[in-house]
Amino acid sequence: MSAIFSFQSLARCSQTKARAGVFFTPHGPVETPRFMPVGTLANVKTVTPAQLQDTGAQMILSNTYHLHLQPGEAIVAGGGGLHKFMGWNGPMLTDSGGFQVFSLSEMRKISEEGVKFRSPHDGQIINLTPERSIEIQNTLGADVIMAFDECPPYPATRQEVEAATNRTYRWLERCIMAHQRGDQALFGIVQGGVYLDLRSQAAVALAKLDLPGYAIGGVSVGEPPELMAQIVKATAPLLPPEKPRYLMGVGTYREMAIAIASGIDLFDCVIPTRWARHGTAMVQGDRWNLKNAKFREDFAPLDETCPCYACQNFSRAYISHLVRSQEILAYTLLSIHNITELIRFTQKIRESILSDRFATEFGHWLEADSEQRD
Ligand SMILES: Nc1nc2cc3nc(NCCc4ccc(C(=O)O)cc4)[nH]c3cc2c(=O)[nH]1
Ligand SMILES: [Zn+2]
Repeated sequence: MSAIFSFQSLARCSQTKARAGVFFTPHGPVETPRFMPVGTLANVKTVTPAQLQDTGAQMILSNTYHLHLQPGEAIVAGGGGLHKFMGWNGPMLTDSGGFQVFSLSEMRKISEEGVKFRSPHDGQIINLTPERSIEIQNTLGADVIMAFDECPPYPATRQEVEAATNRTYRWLERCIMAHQRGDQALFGIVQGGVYLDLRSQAAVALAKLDLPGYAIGGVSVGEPPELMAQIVKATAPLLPPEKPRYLMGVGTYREMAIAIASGIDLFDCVIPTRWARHGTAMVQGDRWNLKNAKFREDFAPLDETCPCYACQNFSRAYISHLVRSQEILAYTLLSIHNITELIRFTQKIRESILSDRFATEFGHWLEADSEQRD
């Protein structure tokens, strides 16, 4: 790993594979394990960068697919690059676009070259290849950039998954060749679907490439939670222990606790902000729909232990009123709270690992039938 990126493991849990560390980047450190809020179109929806800072967010994500379509990487670069353009001076990561093409655009055709798809904006045909994805990410300027991969759908046959996993490896080699910027870390992504032998072959092959960080992809795509847990449990320990491990698209309490117990360090998910925009608060392991009549005259804060701006200044009754009235402030307050909640959750887990109390304090999340299902 280049000197400007490094991962320091500070403590290991004595009963699980959980670890607490720090991932150093050119825009500052990330204390792991950590949840990363998603800012797809160069903003975390309804939240200002200053408010985002207050949530305790350290590293955030944006998306190559979306930013290439709108406003285009040239404009982001013209604005000084992603950090300056959006006013976020902390660590940033961009996803590579492959997954988003498949989940968001109608007509798309995959070949060894890359993925051809029709822009949902103006219908023009776009050809996204490993080289093009890296070029766009180099232009956007995030600290961590993701390899261009093929994420097979769930379910998929072993043959389909094997083909996608092998192509993902060949595309990764092309990404490594195309990557220009020494101040950006290129993370590889392990595919393999639900086939544990394909997962371990991919993990071992990627580990040999000595990349600055590794992600587990191809999960959180509709598979049952126990299957995701099984895949992560089998794959994470095969990734180099001295490098950061990132589980893509995962971010509910139970999923993160289970993944951290397998040695995962970083997470991202749209859930806290997506649920906020639907009027749902995440409170101490539970989820509350603020439209529910029971909050109409409940003048307590969402969570009196929460330091966030919403909990320090407003009541459940007030936020419930805003949600019911579809006031935009509702979505900002709930996003601020939900992001703070998940970051605090990973912070509390980190502290428990540092004092070797993780298995005791969070063991209930690791049991198969933990009642508070997300
Ligand atoms: N490059 C790459 N990126 C990925 C992003 C992902 N994001 C997910 N899951 C997202 C889960 C997700 C999506 C939407 C909502 C909602 O709308 O509520 C909730 C959860 N799985 C993912 C897998 C990959 C992958 O293999 N490769
Ligand atoms: Zn709060």
